Amino acid sequence: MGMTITEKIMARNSGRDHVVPGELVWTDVHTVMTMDYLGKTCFDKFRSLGKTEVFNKDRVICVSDHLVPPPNQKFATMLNEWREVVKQHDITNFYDLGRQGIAHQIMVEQGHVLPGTISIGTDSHANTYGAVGAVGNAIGVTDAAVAMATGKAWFRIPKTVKFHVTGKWQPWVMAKDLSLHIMGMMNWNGHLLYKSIEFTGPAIESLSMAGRMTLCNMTVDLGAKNGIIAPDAITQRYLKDRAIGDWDMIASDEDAEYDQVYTIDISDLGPTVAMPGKLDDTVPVEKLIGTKFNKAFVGTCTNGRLEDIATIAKILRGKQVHRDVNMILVPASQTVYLQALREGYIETLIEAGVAVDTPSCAACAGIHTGVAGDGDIVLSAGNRNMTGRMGSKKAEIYLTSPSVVAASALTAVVTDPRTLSV
Ligand SMILES: CC(C)[C@H](C(=O)O)[C@@H](O)C(=O)O
Ligand code: SF4
Repeated sequence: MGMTITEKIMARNSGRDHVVPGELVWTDVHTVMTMDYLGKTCFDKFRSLGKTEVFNKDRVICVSDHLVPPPNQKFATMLNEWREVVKQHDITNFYDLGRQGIAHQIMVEQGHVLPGTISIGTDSHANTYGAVGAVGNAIGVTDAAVAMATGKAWFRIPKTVKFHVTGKWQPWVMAKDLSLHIMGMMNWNGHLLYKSIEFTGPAIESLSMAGRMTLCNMTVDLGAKNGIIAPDAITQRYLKDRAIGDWDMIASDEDAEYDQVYTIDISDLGPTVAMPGKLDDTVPVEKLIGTKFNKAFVGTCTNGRLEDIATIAKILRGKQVHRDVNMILVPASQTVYLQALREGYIETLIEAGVAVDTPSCAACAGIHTGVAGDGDIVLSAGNRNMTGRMGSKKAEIYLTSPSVVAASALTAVVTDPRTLSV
């Protein structure tokens, strides 16, 4: 019996010829990521193992993202402690304020994730790394500390569920819409818990790396262990000048065994929105046309990439954000920010009345800049919409794609980008 791509990666990194779902393996990890919010605790755990030196100073990646620049004294002090501990361990790749970005963006864009390998991080959206054909997984600080000491982590081999996606993307429809569509389709039935999700098919192959990252990123919100897309020519082109290390092209065997296969034709998929409070309560944008909101947010590890910024700039070019809307863009990293600046997107957006904030997680988890207050109705291109997620429990969050956020920002009511004359 053949293996799926995730099984193959877990087998080859644990010195095995073959693995089957349910088995426990002790695998090599290529990189371990930790970030400002949990990193100090992670290093404390590491020290409590009696260790002083990490397994490889180049492959423990430290990123400041949730707390930078510090909005209050508490975060400033946390950052000072974090910087101190990173310095003590002489970590080569420390992306601190000035070189910062959201950890998952940094991991992929700076080449710390390679096809066929395993990278783990102390943040739930480490699933993002599957976009380049790696197994990306979120782990707790204790497992991260062990991995920092040994270069290894344990896994129970997950069963794989395949989403085979065909058809042609409609204008303005983005990978985010497919993510939200799958959320609604699976309706939190628990079936994807601890599964590996593999995306295949022509509609996936036509996605840029940004779209692939969005799709794999949100598999954690489906309850999956990881999300993955086999590397192809697009992956190779993306990694060519950034990958740190060699990699192999790897794919599922023809006779791999899947727990379930779902086929989706995206030709009919339109812009999609998740209703406040529940990720799987998703509706086509048509159902919400005219719904009022007052805050618009584009950013996060899900939708803060250059392609996302290009999309909203295209929609807002030469126009004005409605006076009843506050719109914030937070690029996912300094690199993305600089590229967007050079492309002229930032200028376009500022002229349109968008506030551009320095890269960070921003208001996504309700702890940094741009949080929601009582009565706010937020149209967000982020990834989570539970009550209180962006701040006040009396705020509501609709989740959607950057193109819906931008189109709607022009009118202050939910708007279908396909109806724009751009
Ligand atoms: C702070 C961190 C542990 C958390 C996570 O892992 O998800 C955050 O990134 C989030 O999105 O809520
Ligand atoms: S952008 Fe949001 S979801 Fe992503 S890591 Fe930061 S807080 Fe978590």
